[in-house]
Amino acid sequence: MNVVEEFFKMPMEEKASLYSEDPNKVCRLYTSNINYGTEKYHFWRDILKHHCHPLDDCIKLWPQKPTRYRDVIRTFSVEGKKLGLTILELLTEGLGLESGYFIKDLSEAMLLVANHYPPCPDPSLTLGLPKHCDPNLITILLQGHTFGLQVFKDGQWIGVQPLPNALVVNIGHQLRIVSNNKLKSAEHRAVTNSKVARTTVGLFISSSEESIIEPAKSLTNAAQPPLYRAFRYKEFLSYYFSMMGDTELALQPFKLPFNQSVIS
Ligand SMILES: O=C(O)CCC(=O)C(=O)O
Ligand SMILES: [Fe+2]
Repeated sequence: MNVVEEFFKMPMEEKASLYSEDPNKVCRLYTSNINYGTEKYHFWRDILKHHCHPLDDCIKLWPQKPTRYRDVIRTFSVEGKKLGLTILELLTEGLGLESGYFIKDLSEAMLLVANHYPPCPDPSLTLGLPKHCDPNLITILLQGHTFGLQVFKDGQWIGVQPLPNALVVNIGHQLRIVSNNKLKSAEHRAVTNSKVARTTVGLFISSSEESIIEPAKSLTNAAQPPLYRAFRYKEFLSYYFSMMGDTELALQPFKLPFNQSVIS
């Protein structure tokens, strides 16, 4: 975490070469206020985002400063992936799927997203991140030591207490779909504060964009029909980003009408 805080603290000139508004760049730094003039709520977040797979190719494009960034984040991403796969294997067992179901194709890719929320003079006018569910399988989040993450449960926003050295694990839409709604993706958001900057780092484990996502066959039958059609993950991602913040709308085109799911 320290190395990511150090990254955001570096003077602008040191980071400028990474700045890009092209979402297809493998490693980029950008900010949330690109649509400042038109957006309904203002967001208060700088983002460093980069792929972690395949590691040997991606790492060459990661930040070169702070000088230990690549070493520290390589270890973090390798260990984070191992933890993610262990959790997925436990979920596999809990769901009654065959061992290794999520290992390989469905969890092949990983993205690192570092969020930096500077102190905000009036937090009542901004959000760090809007309400959303993560689109991927699971997310391992290091939320640091400052309050800001909230989860929507029983009709209200609940603060997730930052615990020293603890990681937050979020179920994303991909896991909801593959488990045919047995596991629910968690709705969450980040709020700002006026006193201190907050930095968080998430590892987003997902399938590759070309992979086909669908409810696991062994979890569906005539009594429990598939609730979603099969689709390529990249098709879902482009729709998801256009619907950011609306969980049910983001899933809508991928849901099967009840009758159709019984027949198929
Ligand atoms: O910064 C946080 O606490 C939440 C980050 C998050 O939800 C995300 O990057 O998807
Ligand atoms: Fe998230």
